[in-house]
Amino acid sequence: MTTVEQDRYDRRLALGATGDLADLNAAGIIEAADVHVATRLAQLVDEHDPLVRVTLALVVRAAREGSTCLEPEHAHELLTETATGEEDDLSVDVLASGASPAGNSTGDVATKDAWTDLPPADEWLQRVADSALTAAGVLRVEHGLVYLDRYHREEVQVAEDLARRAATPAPAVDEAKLAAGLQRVFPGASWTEQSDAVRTAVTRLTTVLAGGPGTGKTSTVAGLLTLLLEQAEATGRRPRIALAAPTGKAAARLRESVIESLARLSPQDRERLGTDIEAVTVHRLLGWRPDSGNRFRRGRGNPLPHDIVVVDEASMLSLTLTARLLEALRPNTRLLLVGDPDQLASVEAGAVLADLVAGYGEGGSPRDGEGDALGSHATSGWYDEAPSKEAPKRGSSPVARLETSHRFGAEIGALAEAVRVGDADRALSTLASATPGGPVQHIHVDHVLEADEALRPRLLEHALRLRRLALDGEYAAALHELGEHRLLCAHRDGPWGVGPWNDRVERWLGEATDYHGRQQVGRPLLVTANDRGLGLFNGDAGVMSLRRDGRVVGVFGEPGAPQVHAATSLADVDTAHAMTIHKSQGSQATSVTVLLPDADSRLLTRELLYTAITRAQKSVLLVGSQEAIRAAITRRTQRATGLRHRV
Ligand SMILES: Nc1ncnc2c1ncn2[C@@H]1O[C@H](COP(=O)(O)OP(=O)(O)OP(=O)(O)O)[C@@H](O)[C@H]1O
Repeated sequence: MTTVEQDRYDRRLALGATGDLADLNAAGIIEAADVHVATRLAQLVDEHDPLVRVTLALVVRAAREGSTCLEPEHAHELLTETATGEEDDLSVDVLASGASPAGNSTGDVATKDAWTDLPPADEWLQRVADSALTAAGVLRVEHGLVYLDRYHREEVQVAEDLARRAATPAPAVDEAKLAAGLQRVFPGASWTEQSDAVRTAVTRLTTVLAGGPGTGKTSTVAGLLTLLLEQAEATGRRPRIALAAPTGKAAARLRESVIESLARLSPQDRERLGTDIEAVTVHRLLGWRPDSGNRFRRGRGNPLPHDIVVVDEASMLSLTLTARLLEALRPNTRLLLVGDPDQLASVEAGAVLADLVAGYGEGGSPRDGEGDALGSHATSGWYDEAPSKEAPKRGSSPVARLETSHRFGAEIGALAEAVRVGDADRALSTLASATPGGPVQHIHVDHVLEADEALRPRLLEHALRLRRLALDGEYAAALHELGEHRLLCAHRDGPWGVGPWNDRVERWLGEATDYHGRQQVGRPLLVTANDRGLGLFNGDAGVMSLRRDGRVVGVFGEPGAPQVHAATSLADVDTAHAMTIHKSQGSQATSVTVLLPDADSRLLTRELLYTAITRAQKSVLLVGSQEAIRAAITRRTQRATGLRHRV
């Protein structure tokens, strides 16, 4: 457990905090933001129970870390861990009794033994359910989980919208035409998975198309759209189709991949789909509103006009965005959610895709305890199990799984699969037996200085090539080079983080050339905030280049269609010799180098390593200790959500 150092300038410390919240803050369990929100809300509704105040702070913390709710068991674990940890200034025995000791207005006394006496989960939940914060609608207790009202409402809404859509019949299909179409678009045994997936999708309004990289998801999307367009020909009305993804980069990739997959279709099918294919971000599809980050122009009163909506990279959809998307669909609009449920979940709260795959795939609806306000404890509410790889057991499941990868060489595929299923021994032996210079490599290093030495030639060579092309104003070639290699880190800061590695590459460049850091030609860029004026989106990649007139410009987009902006107009861009694995989601590079932090890093999880490895198209190099690889594969993302139990 990391403790916030007693540095009064540490931004994680809430300086004005008192009582249990201050103690938990000092122990590094909650951050200043959690303290402020909990203190303010508790004051507003006159919440006196210290247990409930602490619960609120932990629920706020949980949401900040990506959970939509708090499991009492986890809260207990956190608090107990703190009590038995190295900190000895913690004080929450009042939590056990709910009493405020006389003479202490904040209700706190320092005896850490009391941590182990926290009330049993049922009692705890009951106290939260009976609290002023719950009466005021700030907290909600359901299914043995504690929610902030907003996430509870959104989970319920998503589940209800999905249930309503499941109960609405999809437009009838001409079976004979469909059968002939499937044979034409997906000929032979090798396309059976895709053909089955399309069969699942045509009979439903909502389909979840789940599969790892290169399993043919886009080919399935293209095939499905062609066949739906063919079906609609009899009506004389062409369906309106929207292609979208959570990020601009992912949307651009979706568009490109759909265009690529047209190549294998017959001329007639290609013509059906047309080539004027556009893909946009989900935010753009729903219509940005300047006054709100979470509300859009499209909604129940002003739904999207489309008949078919496809969202790729759906693992990056947060609960909130999913709620907004579902409410913006007309009742009979088809929705296809496409993605890899084993990747990292959204940055914001929720693990929607994994929840839908696990919830529908496990076939457990309604689950035990449904309808009971407190319910049985959702111990499986943790996103701590691999989403079921089995085909959905229920005939009614809208999940179609693609299993076979058609893109990766066998070695990257084998490594990714070993990581995905949590087999550390297999992953390490795949790495140990990898062909030297082949698509999968591991450099074992115990210290970052060893990595420095080992990686310098590889990273510098790429940076120099990029700089040469940028200096020559070869925009397309520079953007292409950008996609040739990516250095991925788990952390932003620290010895294995993006910051120091960006500095390193800059220093090496400085030693090798007349390059002088920022704003200089050849600097790879990562957009960090949406700029609708420039048409740049968070996560877009680019490179500083030299224009013919000698001005420095930022070049973004795809090699075939570079977007050029004056360097001075670029406000929110970071240097991207290295980037975080989180930021790399939704994009790929020909070869990828992954820096693994020390084994005890909390960020190092199976989902993180899997996401990093699957960014590589041709080769991946893991740099770090074997212990770090084993730790990553063993540690699961811990996200508490209730959606999988509601669908
Ligand atoms: N059943 C199949 N038989 C042969 N080749 C296939 C099959 N399915 C897909 N492919 C080929 O594999 C490659 C990857 O397919 P596709 O782009 O559809 O996968 P994907 O799952 O969308 O990949 P990603 O989302 O990771 O980019 C394409 O070249 C495609 O033509």
